[in-house]
Amino acid sequence: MREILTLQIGGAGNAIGDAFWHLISHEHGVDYGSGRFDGTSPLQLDRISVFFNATVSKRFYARTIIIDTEASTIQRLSSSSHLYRPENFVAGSESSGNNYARGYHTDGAEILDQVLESTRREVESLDSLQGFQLLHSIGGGTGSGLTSLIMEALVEQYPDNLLCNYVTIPSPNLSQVIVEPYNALLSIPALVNNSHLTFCLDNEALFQICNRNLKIPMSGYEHINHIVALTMSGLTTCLRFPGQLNAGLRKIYVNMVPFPHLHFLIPGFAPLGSCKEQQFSKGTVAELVQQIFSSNNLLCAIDLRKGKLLTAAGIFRGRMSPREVDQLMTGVRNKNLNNFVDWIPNNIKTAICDIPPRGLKMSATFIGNTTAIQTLFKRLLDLSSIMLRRKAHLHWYTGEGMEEHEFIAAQEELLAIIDEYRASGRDDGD
Ligand SMILES: COc1ccc(-c2[nH]nc3c2-c2cc(OC)c(OC)c(OC)c2CC3)cc1
Repeated sequence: MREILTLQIGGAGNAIGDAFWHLISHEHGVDYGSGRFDGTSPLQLDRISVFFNATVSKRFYARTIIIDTEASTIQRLSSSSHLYRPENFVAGSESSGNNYARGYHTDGAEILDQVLESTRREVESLDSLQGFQLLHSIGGGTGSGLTSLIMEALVEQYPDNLLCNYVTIPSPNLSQVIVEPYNALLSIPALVNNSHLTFCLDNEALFQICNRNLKIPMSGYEHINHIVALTMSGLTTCLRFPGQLNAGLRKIYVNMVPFPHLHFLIPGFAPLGSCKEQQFSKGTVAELVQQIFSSNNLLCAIDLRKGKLLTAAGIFRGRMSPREVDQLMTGVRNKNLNNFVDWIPNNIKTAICDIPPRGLKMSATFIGNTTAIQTLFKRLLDLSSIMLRRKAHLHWYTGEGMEEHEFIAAQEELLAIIDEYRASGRDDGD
């Protein structure tokens, strides 16, 4: 079976990871606390080995390496569930202090060998590894710096395997640390050059969804992490359950990414409405299609109408008419041709799985590879430039051995990816 190994890195990466494992263990009939299978359908076991390992006592554990430079996260997870294998915990002795340089050069570097040793042990037990999924933020020091270091090592040691990143991106309106734009900026070169698929999870959009869509008065990270887990469950549906697509990470890469660097994907999910709105919802496929193409349901604060879709995918779950789904999705493309590039034919794909997510009769998950992603990159460029012009807070990085030219080089990479996406949005004859 084509297995995927997860590496969940840093505080945010482990919070997202725990929410993801909580959700999909239930979908696969695995008890989150004990790892025992108490499912009701053979479909839950059919492709369970893509993300889970089975023990000799027929229990299941999450195939994941739990990584943090500080021990608190590790201690919390290790006491919360038997889904996490003790040998797969890798903790440092000191936090990366919200500093990319400490994540990449000092505190993170100290645990890199342990991370790679745990990774190697898991990989050697597998039948046929298809790739890695890395869960992390780029606003903190561990998620940005240590993850960049790990990605370089994985690309070198496993050159034939895909790297799929789920990346939370800091928001200036919800910033916890003033240097988050520096950490995110410094993460760009590794994401551009070493990731094959980068799913962008923008805290700005996620908090807006909690407040605007879900009407949660005091939204917190537990709400955000649940939205991310729901979306990740949708994005991995075709990998985890049998269906008409012979699904693998490479297939989604080949079909969604027209050029190697243009792999920054915007997820969306529907329904994302308050309980009250859900009561009045018609619960139709047409409603789901309308919502997943609405910027209000995207997990990035961008406007699809301000760019062109290079490629798009929709994953529908629940009992519904495939014919209706295809007609509605094709209809969206035909009515909005100007929002799709004309040089990639058939650039929208639909998949259906009749197993709905927990608590919903139907759901839709969207993936957009859109030139509108430039908005996100420009936000990052502007926020880092404001400080860089004055060399503000650089000493926290130069004091750990970094140099100013590394920031300039990262900004040049950011400008280059913005230009690549801009050029890709031009239609033939533009
Ligand atoms: C934009 O045009 C296309 C996009 C994808 C594909 C494709 N081909 N083969 C597969 C897939 C594929 C499609 C998926 O969603 C529709 C998918 O779930 C994320 C998904 O699972 C990861 C897959 C993998 C299997 C075809 C055209």
